[in-house]
Amino acid sequence: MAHVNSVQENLDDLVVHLSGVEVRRGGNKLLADLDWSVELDERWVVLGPNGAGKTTLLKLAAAELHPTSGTVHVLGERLGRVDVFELRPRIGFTSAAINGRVPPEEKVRDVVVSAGYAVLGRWREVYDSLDTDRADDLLGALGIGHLAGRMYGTLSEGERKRTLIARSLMTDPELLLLDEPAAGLDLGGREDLVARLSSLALDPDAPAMVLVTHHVEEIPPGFTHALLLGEGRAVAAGLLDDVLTSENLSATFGQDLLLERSGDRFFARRR
Ligand SMILES: Nc1ncnc2c1ncn2[C@@H]1O[C@H](COP(=O)(O)OP(=O)(O)OP(=O)(O)O)[C@@H](O)[C@H]1O
Repeated sequence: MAHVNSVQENLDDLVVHLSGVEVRRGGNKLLADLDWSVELDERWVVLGPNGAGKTTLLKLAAAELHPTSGTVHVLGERLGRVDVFELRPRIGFTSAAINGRVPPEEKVRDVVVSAGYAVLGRWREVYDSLDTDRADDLLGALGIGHLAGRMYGTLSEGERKRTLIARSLMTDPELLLLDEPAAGLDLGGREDLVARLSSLALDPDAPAMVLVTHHVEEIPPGFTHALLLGEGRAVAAGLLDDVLTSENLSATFGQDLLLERSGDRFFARRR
């Protein structure tokens, strides 16, 4: 019994815990043999080639997908035994799929504030002023406070990404999941986003974070851990400084890659 209690206490400290996870679809193994844990104060980056299973992993952590086998705990709750509609408001999630679902005529402030009501699209009720104040604060913190009254469809890619990050923070989540937030941004937009995400990562009050990216250049300073995925399996996982090496990147991407570090940023190229 004491053993059972200690296992439960450990799970309570973990924001995400995967044990022996496999996800199969149409005969393909999207994820296999995956064990992975995220603790409260950790900020993880997930890297891997196209099709490695990164988005599938985020969907598990977002309680949007169940494993075919193995167990997934999110915020101490086991998927399959919890009402996901109660769990999801505790998780912030941004992805290209959410971007595509925002009506273009929606006001930027409403895109953010409606997260608190778990809806996308115009909400007929009047929002609580505390909520609209919080939405404005979040937009301000992401450097787009001046766009609160604009229609979402008129924003640039970078402004949309920042709007969706503000939306994902609206419910004060305990876990923040970011799927390729810098995709499609120009160099200035990427650098700006990396700096904003770095401030968030370094904020001790910010939620645990998992960031999926294709590029080591996009890893914001302050991120602490890395998971390298290849063909649905973990190639390496652990502290960023231990995991992010030329050898591990080369094994993950199947090419001879050279990883270089400049200050608190990373760069990679083929040798
Ligand atoms: N319903 C499905 N049936 C069969 N295969 C699927 C299904 N959904 C996803 N896959 C495959 O699973 C693999 C992992 O997909 P996933 O989107 O998780 O990869 P990813 O690492 O996020 O890729 P990318 O970097 O290209 O976004 C891909 O090869 C994809 O084609």
